[in-house]
Amino acid sequence: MTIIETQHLSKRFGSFQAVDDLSFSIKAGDVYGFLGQNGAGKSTTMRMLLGLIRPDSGKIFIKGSLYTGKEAHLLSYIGAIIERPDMYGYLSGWDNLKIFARLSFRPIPDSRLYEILELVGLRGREQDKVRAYSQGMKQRLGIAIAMVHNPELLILDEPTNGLDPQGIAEMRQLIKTLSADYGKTILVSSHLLYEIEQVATRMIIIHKGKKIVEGSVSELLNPSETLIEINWNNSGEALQQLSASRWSQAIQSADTSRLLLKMHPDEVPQLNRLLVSTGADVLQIRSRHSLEDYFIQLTHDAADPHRAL
Ligand SMILES: Nc1ncnc2c1ncn2[C@@H]1O[C@H](COP(=O)(O)OP(=O)(O)OP(=O)(O)O)[C@@H](O)[C@H]1O
Repeated sequence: MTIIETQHLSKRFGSFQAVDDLSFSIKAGDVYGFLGQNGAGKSTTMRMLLGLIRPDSGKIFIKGSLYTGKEAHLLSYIGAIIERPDMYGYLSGWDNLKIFARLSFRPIPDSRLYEILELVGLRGREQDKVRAYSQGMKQRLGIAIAMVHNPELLILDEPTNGLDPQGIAEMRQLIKTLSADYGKTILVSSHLLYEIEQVATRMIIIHKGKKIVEGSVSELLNPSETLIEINWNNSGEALQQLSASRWSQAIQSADTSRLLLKMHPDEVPQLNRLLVSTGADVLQIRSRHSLEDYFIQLTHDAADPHRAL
């Protein structure tokens, strides 16, 4: 079942096109990664899904019903944290949660709030003032607040931004738990491919408001599309032998100091044995996915306005 679908969504701020003809759909059970560099249009899209800003054109469907920004009942399917979650620092985590529970569409028993605190790892810390919370704790309280009305879909805008490594690991784990154990559908944004790669089942890359690619993470990050970069010293003999081997088709570029191949990473040990047997000195072998390369290229091109995309 499709939870959210957008059709040709567009939004302009003055003459600036922030979101451009964006169509995608999020199905129940997806952890849907929204990847794009800063300014790509991720937050703007999320804000439109939540009725916080109006699209200039295009349609949004929530569970099959057209959402124009007025159908408040459709928003009860969604919980969200967009940018920094709003909360009262001088109140405790518990009091914050109670305030949002009261604003909810239905009465929420305290037992449910304790359950949510347990889930986000804040049980026992709920009486502390929020201003004494770490950034990671604040983010997790934000998720607790987004969860009070038991939504089917959670929208999390860059939830790992500003967190330390431990906070990032905890947030990733929480997203996985919410999906696997609580059946939540999740839309999560990031500007880092490896963040999305670790939690998402499907993903979309957007750039300058437009969709670049979309698909299942396992298909998009297919291992046979891995780029293997080898730094080596080779006299010419090794390259000749490599060109005559079964890896000849995999070679993307080669010179006396650097070799780039597109191949499955499982084959690297065999390739390395061949290179060593030809007398080449292998100094370093690194792998990265071609999608990562592509994404870095997009970011790089955008950083340099004189380069055309
Ligand atoms: N209310 C607004 N008025 C004018 N421009 C805006 C407004 N909101 C967003 N923008 C611009 O639209 C572009 C897209 O912003 P958006 O916040 O959607 O990007 P993002 O992909 O979420 O990136 P970030 O991670 O930096 O928030 C940015 O260039 C931003 O400056």
